[in-house]
Amino acid sequence: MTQEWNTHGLLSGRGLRKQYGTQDALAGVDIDIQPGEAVAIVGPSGSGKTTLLHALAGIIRPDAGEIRLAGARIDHLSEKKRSELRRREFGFVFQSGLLVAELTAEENVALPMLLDGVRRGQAIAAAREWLDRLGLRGREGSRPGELSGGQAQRVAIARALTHRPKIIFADEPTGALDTRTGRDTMRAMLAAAAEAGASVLIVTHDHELAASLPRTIVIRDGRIATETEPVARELAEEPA
Ligand SMILES: Nc1ncnc2c1ncn2[C@@H]1O[C@H](COP(=O)(O)OP(=O)(O)OP(=O)(O)O)[C@@H](O)[C@H]1O
Repeated sequence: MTQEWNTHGLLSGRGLRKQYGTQDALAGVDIDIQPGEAVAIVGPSGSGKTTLLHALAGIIRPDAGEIRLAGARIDHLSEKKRSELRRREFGFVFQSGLLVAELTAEENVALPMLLDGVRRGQAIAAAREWLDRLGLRGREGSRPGELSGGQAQRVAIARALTHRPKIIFADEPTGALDTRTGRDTMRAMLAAAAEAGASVLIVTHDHELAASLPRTIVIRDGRIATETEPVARELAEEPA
């Protein structure tokens, strides 16, 4: 690992490009995510937010550019290796929780660990601990169909955190919830991620949610249009 990459944070993208046909979904993005930081990605529909999140998370491969996790290239790994990396190092929260309907809340949360060879007793104990932290004590045995939208999303958040990932990738995590439930759920997610020491990257259309995070990146036409970081925001908020 070179010193240069050490200074670029936990997850770094350089010169990221992705085309679909003649459409530039990503037109050259440089981005650095620091350990433990929470970052919002906002921008118009079709601007490339999801493509950026998917590229950084190793779900898709960029056509050009480099992605490094703790200094090591991950963009050119095989699909098998990237899938292993996603399971071990990353956590995912999507708009609808994508829970397995037949499994209980605790089984859903334990599933990634079970797939990774963790003993059932240990996986279930960890699942219960995170469900408890997310305010779901007593609902461990409920199936997704028996939970409210907000509760189901908390199960998905617990599932994304239980294996202690380095980064949580969340794509429109509150899109299916009413505003109040969405905000409460996000607060719970950010607190739990902070407790786990995980960075969080959230794609959202909710500008209030974005404004509540320390850093916001605005994407337009596949490029970073603006970035608001803590210092810049404090200055911007100072009365004239
Ligand atoms: N699998 C795909 N096949 C073809 N075109 C795609 C694909 N995925 C994305 N695109 C195109 O790439 C561009 C960026 O899409 P992306 O989903 O990243 O935007 P977004 O900012 O996340 O949009 P939204 O806010 O509507 O979810 C769009 O023009 C989209 O139509």
